[in-house]
Amino acid sequence: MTKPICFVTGNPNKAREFKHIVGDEFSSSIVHQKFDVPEIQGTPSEVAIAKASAAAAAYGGPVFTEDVSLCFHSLKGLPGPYIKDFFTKLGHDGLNNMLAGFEDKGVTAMCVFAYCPGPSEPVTLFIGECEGYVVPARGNGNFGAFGWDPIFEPVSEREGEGRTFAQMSAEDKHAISHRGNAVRKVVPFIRSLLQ
Ligand SMILES: O=c1[nH]c(=O)c2ncn([C@@H]3O[C@H](COP(=O)(O)OP(=O)(O)OP(=O)(O)O)[C@@H](O)[C@H]3O)c2[nH]1
Ligand SMILES: [Mg+2]
Repeated sequence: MTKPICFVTGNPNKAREFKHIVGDEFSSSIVHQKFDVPEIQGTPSEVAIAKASAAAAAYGGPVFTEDVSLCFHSLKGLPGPYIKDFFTKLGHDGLNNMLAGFEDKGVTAMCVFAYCPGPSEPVTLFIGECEGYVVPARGNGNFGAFGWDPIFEPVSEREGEGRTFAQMSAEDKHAISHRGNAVRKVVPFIRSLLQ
């Protein structure tokens, strides 16, 4: 019997937000599992393809993986896919300080869902983005915010309330976020796989 589709991630916040955006539609057809798969250096797409391939090999069946990049415009897209290490070591203040010498605080949050049907199979990507600015941390994550949410102010908020992701309700974040935009692309594809 073929294995069920597995969303491979070690980050419970990703799985939680996915479920919040999609609802219960796939709760009985997608399983979640954590595998420690290597994350290579490269562009966000190259990193995503390598991670999904490694995850499919480890699981021995169809997988989704999700990779998030935070691309600082003044730094030619860095830290990009390496944001996890930068955030872990530097924190909110350190990420702000990286841009201290630059006027342009613009940043693109990118979410890449990668689907790999099995070991040695080709990978399909679904990419969602959200434009914003790096700002001093605001918001305490009442709504389940995590990571760099407190220092990401979406461009659309500049003319509005000026909230960071961490100051928005989950619904408001997901309506415009990198993850929301990627999930909305991947959902019809998952439906077609399950037919
Ligand atoms: O404020 C945030 N709002 C978000 O919406 C968001 N999504 C991811 N992240 C963080 O960005 C890095 C990506 O690294 P990443 O893609 O390799 O994820 P990960 O290693 O945590 O999980 P996974 O690779 O096992 O799936 C990690 O530090 C994540 O915590 C976010 N931070
Ligand atoms: Mg990771």
